[in-house]
Amino acid sequence: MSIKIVIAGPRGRMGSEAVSMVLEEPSFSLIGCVDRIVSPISIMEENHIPVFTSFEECLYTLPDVDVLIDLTVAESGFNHIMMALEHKVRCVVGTTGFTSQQLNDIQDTAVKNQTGCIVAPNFAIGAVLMMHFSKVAAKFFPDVEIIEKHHAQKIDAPSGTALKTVEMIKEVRKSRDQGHIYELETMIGARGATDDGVHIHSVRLPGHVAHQEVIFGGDGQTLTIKHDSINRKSFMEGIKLSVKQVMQLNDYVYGLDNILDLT
Ligand SMILES: NC(=O)C1=CN([C@@H]2O[C@H](COP(=O)(O)OP(=O)(O)OC[C@H]3O[C@@H](n4cnc5c(N)ncnc54)[C@H](OP(=O)(O)O)[C@@H]3O)[C@@H](O)[C@H]2O)C=CC1
Ligand SMILES: O=C(O)C1=N[C@H](C(=O)O)C[C@H](O)C1
Repeated sequence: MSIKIVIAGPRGRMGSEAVSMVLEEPSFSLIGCVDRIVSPISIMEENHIPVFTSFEECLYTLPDVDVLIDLTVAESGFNHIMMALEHKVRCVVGTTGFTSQQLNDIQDTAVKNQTGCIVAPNFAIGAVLMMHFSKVAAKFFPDVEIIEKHHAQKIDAPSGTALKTVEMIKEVRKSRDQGHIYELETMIGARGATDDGVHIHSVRLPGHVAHQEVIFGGDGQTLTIKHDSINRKSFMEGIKLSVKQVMQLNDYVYGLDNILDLT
């Protein structure tokens, strides 16, 4: 039996790629989409896929959804996910920009409803490895800064990937201030954002897709761990894997590192 999927955000850069991926995967069935507006999208029309402007209406019309894939923006994504989990619809979430409180609420709702939910700030396997290797390196190099670079249309900064990377680094590194103790920013923001002493620098420029460098500094040496997504196909294998895995889950997972065997 195929896995019945609804995609939220089908006109978007990620959503449109995900629509093609789901249509091509024999074990998946795209039964509907949720969009902010209904506009003629030929791939939807050709494949007779209904588009709803509210997830509530979608659930009412399609009561047998197995998995919601959300690729929208944090505000709408949060509402979709909470509603899906309350209706025991499993979720695969690529949307970023959630607050810590929103992520906690999603986790609590998934656990309360015993419904699988994978929130992955980055679905590219290479990016997952970049974060994993960074966690390993941070044990030996506690001084670290992150440069993340994205296309100019990205709304949230820092990226979800950068925040997840810091979270993983924090698991192995004690909080510390970096740089000179009397460091002075003569222009606000010169040293980027800081989480637990790790500085994050966000670049937004045309010509980029999604890129991150994690730079470690030690006595007389540096180590740079770098990942580049050069197109959005890079994220599709991770979404495919997550949809298959979430069908076996009854709780919450944050990050693909927790469903891949990285040993
Ligand atoms: N986890 C991962 O690996 C990746 C995650 N992302 C994240 O995925 C999200 C989408 O990225 P991207 O595709 O580049 O962004 P886009 O802006 O291209 O796509 C977002 C889409 O969501 C639509 N949308 C907005 N509000 C709603 C709503 N209420 N209901 C349904 N659809 C809505 C937008 O419509 P409109 O334009 O009309 O507002 C747009 O079509 C972002 O949060 C991004 O950070 C991106 C790449 C990889
Ligand atoms: O908006 C994007 O494009 C991306 N967003 C995710 C993030 O915020 O980390 C994943 C990837 O970096 C692309």
